[in-house]
Amino acid sequence: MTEIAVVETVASLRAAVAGWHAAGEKVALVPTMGALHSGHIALVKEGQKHARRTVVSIFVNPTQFAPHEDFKKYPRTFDTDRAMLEEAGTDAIFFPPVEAMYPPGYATRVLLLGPAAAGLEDRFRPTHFEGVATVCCKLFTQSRADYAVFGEKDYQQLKVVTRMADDLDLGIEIVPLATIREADGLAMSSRNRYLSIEERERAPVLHRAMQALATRIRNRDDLFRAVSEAQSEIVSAGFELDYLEARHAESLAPVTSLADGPIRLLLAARLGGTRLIDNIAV
Ligand SMILES: Nc1ncnc2c1ncn2[C@@H]1O[C@H](COP(=O)(O)OP(=O)(O)OP(=O)(O)O)[C@@H](O)[C@H]1O
Ligand SMILES: CC(C)(CO)[C@@H](O)C(=O)[O-]
Ligand code: BAL
Repeated sequence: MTEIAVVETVASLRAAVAGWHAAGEKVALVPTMGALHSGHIALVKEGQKHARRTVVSIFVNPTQFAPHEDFKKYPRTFDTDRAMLEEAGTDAIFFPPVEAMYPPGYATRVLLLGPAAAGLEDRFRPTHFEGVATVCCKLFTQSRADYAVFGEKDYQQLKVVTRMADDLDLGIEIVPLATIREADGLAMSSRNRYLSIEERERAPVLHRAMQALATRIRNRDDLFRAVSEAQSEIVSAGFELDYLEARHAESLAPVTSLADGPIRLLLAARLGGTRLIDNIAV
């Protein structure tokens, strides 16, 4: 196994990618915040289907966290991450310090409309997508990668980043990957490690409730009633529900029936101190 390259500066990232491009090789970027799990490795494997070379960025991006959120306590597990990526055959890790991404005097943000203002995550994390889009725009232009792979687990984020890459002609193709789940249905997530044993046992309720709701909608139950009963079920199971909504799978606009087009169910719920998000297609 060849030792994976760890690059910390934009100049060395660009030099690596330029070398691959000069050799006629395509490059896929997998943006992450580290604390990797099998979902992230699946993104790498998807990248490898599209491109000869893959780069994984590990950067806990401060601009997407609100002051009260978990930026400081977000798990940082670089040595384990590096071993997992080496095993997966990733070519390089981009691991910039905060000052390399946001040097003194940094003053630019990406302003978003459309999917970023759908009234889902943005209602509870009003500055979140501005931070995500800003860092992703930087990562795309820094790396000059041909592809960037994103998980459907963060469905609204996927739509926001796809829209941005298109709107700003960033010359990168956004590749989506379906959510990777634990055997009991819980969507894999770095934040799952915050759950206590008892909370971890309860967490799959979310996926089960969404699956049952999707079945009811497919069977043409009244959508409004089915959604509100699923919401009540989740709250009765001890979650604080930020939202559970049926939306148009592409535009993220609210829907009132199956006739409104392909439907995606999206939710965010808190269990103890942990905020979980998930979504499924109907
Ligand atoms: N279970 C999963 N299946 C597919 N993709 C995933 C999964 N979990 C995360 N990803 C994707 O990995 C990329 C990096 O996400 P991130 O590093 O925030 O991991 P995370 O597990 O989502 O962490 P967090 O718990 O902070 O939300 C994103 O594109 C995200 O959608
Ligand atoms: C895309 C991302 C790496 C940007 O910081 C982050 O939002 C994430 O991990 O999903
Ligand atoms: N996976 C999304 C990153 C965040 O919650 O900040």
